[in-house]
Amino acid sequence: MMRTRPLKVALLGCGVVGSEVARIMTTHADDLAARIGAPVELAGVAVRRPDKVREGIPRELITTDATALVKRGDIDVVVEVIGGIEPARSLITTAFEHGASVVSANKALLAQDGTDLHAAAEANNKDLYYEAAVAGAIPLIRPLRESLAGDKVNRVLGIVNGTTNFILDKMDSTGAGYQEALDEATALGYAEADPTADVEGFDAAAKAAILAGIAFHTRVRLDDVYREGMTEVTAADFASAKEMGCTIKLLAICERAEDGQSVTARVHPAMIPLSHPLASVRGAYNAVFVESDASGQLMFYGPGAGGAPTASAVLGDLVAVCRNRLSGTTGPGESAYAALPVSGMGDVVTRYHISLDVADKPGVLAQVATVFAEHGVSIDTVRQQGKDGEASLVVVTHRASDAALGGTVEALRKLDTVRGVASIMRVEGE
Ligand SMILES: NC(=O)c1ccc[n+]([C@@H]2O[C@H](COP(=O)([O-])OP(=O)(O)OC[C@H]3O[C@@H](n4cnc5c(N)ncnc54)[C@H](O)[C@@H]3O)[C@@H](O)[C@H]2O)c1
Ligand SMILES: N[C@@H](CCO)C(=O)O
Ligand code: NA
Repeated sequence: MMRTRPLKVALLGCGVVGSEVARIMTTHADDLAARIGAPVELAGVAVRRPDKVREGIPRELITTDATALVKRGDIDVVVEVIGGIEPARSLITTAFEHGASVVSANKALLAQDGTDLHAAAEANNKDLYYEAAVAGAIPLIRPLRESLAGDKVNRVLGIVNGTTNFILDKMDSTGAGYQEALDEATALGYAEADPTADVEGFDAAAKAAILAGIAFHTRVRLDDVYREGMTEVTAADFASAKEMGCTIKLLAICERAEDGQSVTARVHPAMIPLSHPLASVRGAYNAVFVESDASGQLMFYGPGAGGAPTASAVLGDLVAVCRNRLSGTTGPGESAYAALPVSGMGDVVTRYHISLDVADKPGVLAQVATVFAEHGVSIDTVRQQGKDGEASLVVVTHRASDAALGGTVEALRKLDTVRGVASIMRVEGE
């Protein structure tokens, strides 16, 4: 039966995502009411620039005082789409204290303070939902938290940043320059307010921390995630990748160690074979593989960024939280009972593509091969191209630990015949 008293929603932030949330709440009002069992009403919209014309949002709902809005006491759900740490964190905590549940898209905040925010939600018997925080529209948080709650997840691997996938795709397929591609991603609403978060891998690392935490029932914070961005990826790297039948993607990889006693989480560019499904993820699309004991391999694919796709995930959470409110319950909170240690990058085992500039003279290849052997790193293939007494040597290794590879590269740099290490890239997905 439909309740006539509406559930009241406060929207914090009306930018790329917030404006789409407001639009869908208005245009789909009847369907939302029918699905929830009560109407949902936009009761206030906190913005920074009150004079901006915002189509479809009555002027009287606009305020610049977000704190007063979340303290009103009659708000059922606060939707936080401001981004950043403060004031978002204080506003969310205040919302719980004043009786509201919260839906957020803020991965930076959740990766840093998720545990405290979950504790605040629980202390006040409220919900904290954030499907939009990871991989935009793609349902990923809820499948991991609910659908796979009976399975044991061993690995989560994928592309979780739309902006960088858009840039890498453009660089690879059209030869576009880095800045030109970034400007386009920003104009399309994919990039963070400060796109450094995207291109330096912080955004993907925050998502990796959230995914690893949920997948492994362990607290994983942003600082636990190894991170390399994609700003150093060059046209030459794409050419090398092509020669190997690969392309380059910025990947997030969360893994349980083989003995099951620890986990790792990392973000870095990597070569992947063109035959791998992740190679054909184009534009701002995201795709994530989840490998579990009983389910085997699952793939989640879809738009990972942009106003409307992200708003879809926010609205899904809004409906779930409103239903919980009507039935006087809350959804699942943080699950960190496994408390596994999070290991550093040195323990990660993978393959490597190393490009060296060396002197083109007798014995150099043997010298280089000896260094690899001394560090226990087994070579899969070597390719050499010589020119005017100099040569470029490309070595692809079998699986080795990051620590062993690091030692190898350090020793290679000390060889007189090695002029420089042009690039080191991990090879994944084989
Ligand atoms: N854009 C995307 O594709 C996308 C996808 C997933 C998640 N997100 C997340 O959603 C959130 C919002 O992203 P966005 O792309 O809409 O950013 P945005 O910069 O377009 O919008 C944020 C809005 O919040 C406003 N704001 C800032 N401080 C405020 C304050 N104190 N009170 C009221 N308003 C304030 C800003 O003026 C801005 O209009 C971020 O956490 C982001 O990481 C974005
Ligand atoms: N800036 C983010 C938004 C989606 O989380 C991205 O490009 O993926
Ligand atoms: Na999502």
